Amino acid sequence: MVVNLSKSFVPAIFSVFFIFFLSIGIFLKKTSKAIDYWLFLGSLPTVVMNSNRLPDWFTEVFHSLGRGSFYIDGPIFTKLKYLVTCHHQNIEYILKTDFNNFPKGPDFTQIFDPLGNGILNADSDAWKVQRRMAHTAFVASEFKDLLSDMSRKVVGEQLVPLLAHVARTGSTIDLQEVCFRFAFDVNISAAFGVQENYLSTELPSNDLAEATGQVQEAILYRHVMPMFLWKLMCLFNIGRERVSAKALKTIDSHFYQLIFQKKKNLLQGIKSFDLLSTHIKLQDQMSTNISSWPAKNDDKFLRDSMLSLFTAGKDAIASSLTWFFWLVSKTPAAEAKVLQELKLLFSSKKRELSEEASEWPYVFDARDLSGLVYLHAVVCESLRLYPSVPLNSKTVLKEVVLPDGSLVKPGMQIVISLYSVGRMPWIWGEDCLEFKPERWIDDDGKLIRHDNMSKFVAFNLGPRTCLGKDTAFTQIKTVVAAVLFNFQVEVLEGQHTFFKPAITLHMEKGLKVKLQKRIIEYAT
Ligand code: HEM
Repeated sequence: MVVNLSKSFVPAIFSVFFIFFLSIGIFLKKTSKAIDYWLFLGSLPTVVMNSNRLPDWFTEVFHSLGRGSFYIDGPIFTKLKYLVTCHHQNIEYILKTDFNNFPKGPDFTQIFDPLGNGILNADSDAWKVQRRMAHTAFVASEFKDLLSDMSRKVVGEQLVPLLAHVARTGSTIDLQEVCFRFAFDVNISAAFGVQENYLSTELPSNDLAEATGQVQEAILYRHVMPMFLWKLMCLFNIGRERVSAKALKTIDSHFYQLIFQKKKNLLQGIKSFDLLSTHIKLQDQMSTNISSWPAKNDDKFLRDSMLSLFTAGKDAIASSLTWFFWLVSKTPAAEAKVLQELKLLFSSKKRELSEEASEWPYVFDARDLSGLVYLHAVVCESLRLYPSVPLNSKTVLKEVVLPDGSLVKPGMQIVISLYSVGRMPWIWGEDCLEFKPERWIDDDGKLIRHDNMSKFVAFNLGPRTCLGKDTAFTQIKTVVAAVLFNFQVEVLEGQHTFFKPAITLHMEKGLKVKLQKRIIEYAT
């Protein structure tokens, strides 16, 4: 009798539970404003299907909806709720107007914890201290000169000889790999004032470069894995977390050694203006006056600061250069106009140069390039279509309605698609997908400052605007002027420019090119 009862009772309970969950599921599906909402799973299946092409997928969704914001919900009973936006007034509101309501948040900090408490990872007071120090270092004229000199040196002594070798031998090279190596060398030099020679004809291996790549890969996987899982992997020291922990030891040993050496040099009165030197000096001067300032001997603070600055610089530069060369290779008219400007500049410089200094190959100084309008327009246009940092994420502290009417609540995540901003017809016009540097130049031949209108967001906006913007232009212009002036770059046919899953925008399979020496006819 008992057996019979339980036999009919158990299915009944299951049915009740099933109907109960189904009703909740259907209710949530009906009331959710999220796109592609699957019963119980929310938008997760669609996100997973598009996880290797999020910037493009977001752009397609904005296009199909005809508006600049949409919601994504996580599975039922999770708190995962996102607003994805490329609406430029929302972006201005989040990054500028109500900045304090939208920190990076604790999840971001945990995912990026290998970077420590550096500027990329920090919020509130910790971020303010980092920002103040880094800002002082970046605006110093001595640092700007160091950066210009270093960029020219790496281009002249390492990049151009390597490319000349490739041109001479008729071989093929991955230009993305070359750009990575360039960015590594210049940015390690900007941070520590040392020369690494990772970019050279032999394409040597470098354990610091390898280690930073491994740490970044682990950080990327933390984005797509449930937090408890990667934390367990950390605890048991397995998988990518094990590789990352080992790589961090390599980074730390390099960085602490460089900090030790720099302090020794400064004590001996050797002057230098790299980012580390300024941080050490500021740490010494201010630690007694301001309570939140790092202590004089806090080397962990210096390690975290340098790792953030180095990481922020090198990946963004490598990305921007690669997409620049690809876009220009597809737009011969733009290349011709850049060359025209460079020819004029070279002709004017030639009068001051000795016979030997004006021979092929010629490497321009970034200070001379800063006045070239078309060159600046091409670089901006390339960053408009391929911003090196395609997505930016924020959390919400207080409930608020954004300028386009989207409601965001505490704990929600906001994903700002910087990549999509440049691809919206209602922001950049119907020709937004065309590579058209002319849109940056007015009828008088002067540059239009789109960044003042919050339309150009590649360098972020507001208090967390990229601190390396000027140094980025210095590096990019020095490289592209030297490469285009001295070589004809032929991008090999049939390459797929899919994105590689990464925090910055890279090409999945690199950018294979062949090169030829370019001899320019110029007016005397
Ligand atoms: C084309 C090149 C570059 C682009 C497109 C770019 C873009 C950006 C973006 C979008 C952010 C905001 C990131 C966020 O809030 O999570 C940022 C922040 C930052 N960038 Fe750049 N960046 C570039 C090059 C550089 C370089 C060369 C440096 C110098 C080493 C640099 C240093 C920084 C720093 C320190 C921050 C953090 C600012 C803060 O949080 O207060 N960037 N950059």
